[in-house]
Parts: sequence; structure tokens; C-alpha cells
Amino acid sequence: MDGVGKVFAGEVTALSDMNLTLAEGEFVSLLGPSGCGKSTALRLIAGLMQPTTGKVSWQGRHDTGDLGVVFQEPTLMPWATVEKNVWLPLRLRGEKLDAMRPRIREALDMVGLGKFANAYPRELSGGMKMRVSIARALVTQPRLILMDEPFAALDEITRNRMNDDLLALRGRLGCTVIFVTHSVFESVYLSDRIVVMAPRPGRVAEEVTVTAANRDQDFRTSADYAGLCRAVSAALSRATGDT
Ligand SMILES: Nc1ncnc2c1ncn2[C@@H]1O[C@H](COP(=O)(O)OP(=O)(O)OP(=O)(O)O)[C@@H](O)[C@H]1O
Repeated sequence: MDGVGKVFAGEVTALSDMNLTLAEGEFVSLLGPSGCGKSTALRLIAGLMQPTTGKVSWQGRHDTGDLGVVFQEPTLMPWATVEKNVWLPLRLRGEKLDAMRPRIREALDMVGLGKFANAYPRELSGGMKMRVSIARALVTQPRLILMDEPFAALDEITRNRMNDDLLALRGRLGCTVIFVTHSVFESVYLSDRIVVMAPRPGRVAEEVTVTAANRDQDFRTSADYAGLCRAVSAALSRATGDT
């Protein structure tokens, strides 16, 4: 994102002069208070809307299949099976279900739901629905996954488990991830880099790099983790003008 600004209806400046560069394979979190423009930044990167100023660009070839999006709500079609929900982005590209079954099965296996292809969303727990939503984002084998507070509605135990599963998936696929969260703890656990955003107008305030040999229970309970959480909390307070 190069000098990106977004003004809604000529008056609400959601983002101003936002500059952000991602390296291939990087896991970056956008962290900031409500209304600082995190979702707007994701929507601009996804190409769902155009910036008012500046530009969003990709290095090299880029098409819509390069992008997977996961929202806070799983947004599944309640009348369709898990398999047909995951098929959706392929179907929109004109792919037939029969031909795509192996690929859908592979995506479901990746999120541990291989046995639930014929289940309906109402038969699944909140965590399982979110896994289906992640499988749907992965099925096109995207280079970049955009996640907008995907685990915010889950209980803490499920959320921690989903964090570990996401890290394992990302390790296997090598894809780039942009992850929006309100949680300092989650951002430190998951990210290579945390972009702390400031509100009114939304912009990048500070960046914190996280280096950790392993992301596991030992890391979660380590002094390094606690220190990073303190540093990110302090950056967030500075960004929001709290002392
Ligand atoms: N379509 C829209 N029309 C007008 N204003 C909008 C629109 N979308 C967002 N905004 C405004 O832009 C600002 C940034 O909103 P955005 O949803 O990007 O913030 P956010 O950081 O993702 O917030 P949250 O953490 O609560 O989801 C807010 O002031 C919001 O009211």
C-alpha cells in the first residue's frame, strides 16, 4: 500500500497515507482500536473497493484466485453441505463439483474436517464452522489470505487451538497472511510483524517485529512473549493517545 487514503461519502477519512509492504510468506497482523480502518485496509487490499488516494499494488502476476478472505462470521450458506460451501469460490469460476471433489477434500482435510463433507452448517460447532470458512478460503490455493478477526467470536480454548492450527497450515502452505485482530496476545503469538494502527484518521503508527524459534505453549508462557506483549500494548497506548 503506497500512500493509501480512503474517504467515505466525502467526509469520513477512514485511512490516510497508509504505507505497508509485505514480503511473500510473511504473517502480518493489523492491530488497533475500533474504527482505525483495519477492515477498510483489508477491503482495499482485496480489491473490494478502490482507494481515494495512493495505490495498492502486487509484485508480479496477480488474479482473484491469488486471494482468500476469511471474515469474523463464517458466512456459510445454511442450505448447502460443507462440501458445497467450500466449492463456492471454484463454482464462481465455472468449475464443476465432480471435478473439484479431490481439491475440496484436500482443503477440508487441511482443517481437520475431511469426514464432514456432507454435514450441514447447523450440525457444526462455532470452531468447526470457522474451519469450513478457512477451507473455503484455501481451496483456490491463494498466495495471500486476508483474515478479519476470524476467531473473535470463539471461546478462549477454541481460539488458542485455532491459532495453533492456523500456524501449522501456514507453515505447510507458505502463504502470506494479513490478520486483523484486537488482541495483543493473539497478534504476538501469530505474527512475524505487528502493524499498530492509530485512529482518526487511520494510519500506521508503529511496527513491532516478532522473532520466535517456535510458536507453542513454551513460547506462550515465556518471558520473551510477556515482554513482547508489554511492548505491543505500550505501542497501542501511544497510538491511541492513552498514557
Ligand atoms: N462504507 C462506509 N461508509 C462510511 N463510513 C465507513 C464505511 N466503512 C467504514 N466506515 C468508517 O471508516 C472508519 C474505519 O472503519 P473500519 O471498519 O475500517 O475500522 P476497523 O478498525 O476495522 O473497526 P473495527 O475494529 O470496529 O472493526 C470508521 O469511522 C467507520 O465508521
